[in-house]
Amino acid sequence: MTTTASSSGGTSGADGRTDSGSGPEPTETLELSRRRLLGTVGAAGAAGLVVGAAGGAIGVAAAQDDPPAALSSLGSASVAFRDERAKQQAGITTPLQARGHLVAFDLAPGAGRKEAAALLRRWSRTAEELMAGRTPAADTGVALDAGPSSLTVTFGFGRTFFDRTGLTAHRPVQLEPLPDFSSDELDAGRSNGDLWIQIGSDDALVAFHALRALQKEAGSTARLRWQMNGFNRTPGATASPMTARNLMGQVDGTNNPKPADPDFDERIFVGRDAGSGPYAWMRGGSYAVVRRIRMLLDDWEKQPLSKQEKVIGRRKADGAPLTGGDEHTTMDLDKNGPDGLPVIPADAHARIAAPESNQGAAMLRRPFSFHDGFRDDGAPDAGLLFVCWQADPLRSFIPIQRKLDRGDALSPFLRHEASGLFAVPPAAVAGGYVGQPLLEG
Ligand SMILES: C=CC1=C(C)c2cc3[nH]c(cc4nc(cc5[nH]c(cc1n2)c(C)c5CCC(=O)O)C(CCC(=O)O)=C4C)c(C)c3C=C
Ligand SMILES: [Fe+2]
Repeated sequence: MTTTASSSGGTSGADGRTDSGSGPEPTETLELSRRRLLGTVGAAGAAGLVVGAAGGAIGVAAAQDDPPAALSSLGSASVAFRDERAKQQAGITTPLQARGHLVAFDLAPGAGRKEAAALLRRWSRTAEELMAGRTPAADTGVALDAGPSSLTVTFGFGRTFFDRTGLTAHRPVQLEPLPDFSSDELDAGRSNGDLWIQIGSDDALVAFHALRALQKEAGSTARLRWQMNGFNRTPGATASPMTARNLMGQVDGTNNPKPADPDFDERIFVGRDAGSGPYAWMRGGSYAVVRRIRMLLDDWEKQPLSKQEKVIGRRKADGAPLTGGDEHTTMDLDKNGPDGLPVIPADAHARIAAPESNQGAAMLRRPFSFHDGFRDDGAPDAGLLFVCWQADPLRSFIPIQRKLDRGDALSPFLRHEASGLFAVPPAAVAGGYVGQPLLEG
């Protein structure tokens, strides 16, 4: 039997973390034996698999002599390196993957624009091959048996890249260093960098394989500066697709901008503002802010549920606002309780960060959780690799983080330990590489 499935994100359609909307989406054609379909229908359901009329009849034991099983829907899903419908690189509006690596490189002494261009060409070619599920020659074999597993590889440039390549005149003002925030405890060695790569996949071996291939290709041109490893829930682990939870147990991502919103592109991607001058290379790109945020879980977990919910302004069980309704009901920021106080407290995280409280400013949050073992005091070294995407960090991340820094009830339970800001150019054109208009312009 042949079943065509379009896993358009495994989508709940409403949270922006499980629904890619207009962005590059995994598409797949599955050759499923009856036995395989029986074995994968749970995961396939989560991936939005549409089984035709014949599917209803499948419930009987499969024949023993079926051909070898095809890949599951999870492994066979692939994301296009460039997508005709979207200008942006994959990995921004792509549904969250189960595994992520964030890595930064610095150009080696002596490496300049020419070497950087050659590296981006190598990296782009490899990323395209791997995302399509093809294995390069002389490969390590780590991902040999797996499909592309929704692999995405996304490339960005840090502030220092431009001086090292003689391209300072093309550096947008958006890459000015982020201001200091009072709650920062940043480790410079794990912050910033000339080049940044975000790797995501629903399979840990596929993700590692891509990381290793790209690191080897850096050769003598660039050296690894820092690496962070993260994870999210595996697609299919919940009965139906739903917004992710973070390690505090909260439903996190509910009020993300949605690709279907009329102002989504304007908020998340660089548009006409880039002009036709020195920054035109960023048109269709986006800015990524990366923060390693450790959660003080020992303290957090001691708080009663009612306090935890007031800190965010939403119910822990289902993410609904404290003013009522379900997860996707709009927060009523004006509603007072019988005590005359706002039901969603003045210092609630969601209130302070909401576009309504920030002249409409918004960002697309697409984080990974992390757990790097335990600290000397026994506390988990765990939290959120917060990654947010926006057309302009000067109008989104910076003012919102300033406000959170001043009065967010969540802040006492967080430590910002590393930070990065990267310009992520649009996708490569066919036959080209990411950043080519900058490096060859
Ligand atoms: C500067 C930006 C933000 C940082 C840093 C940040 C850290 C952070 N957030 C949570 C948990 C939640 N955040 C939620 C909403 C939310 N957070 C931000 C921004 C930052 N968060 C925004 C813009 C919003 C949306 C607000 C709105 O429009 O309602 C929520 C509520 C559910 C949701 O909408 O996602 C949770 C939960 C953690 C744990 C954290 C650092 C570790
Ligand atoms: Fe938040």
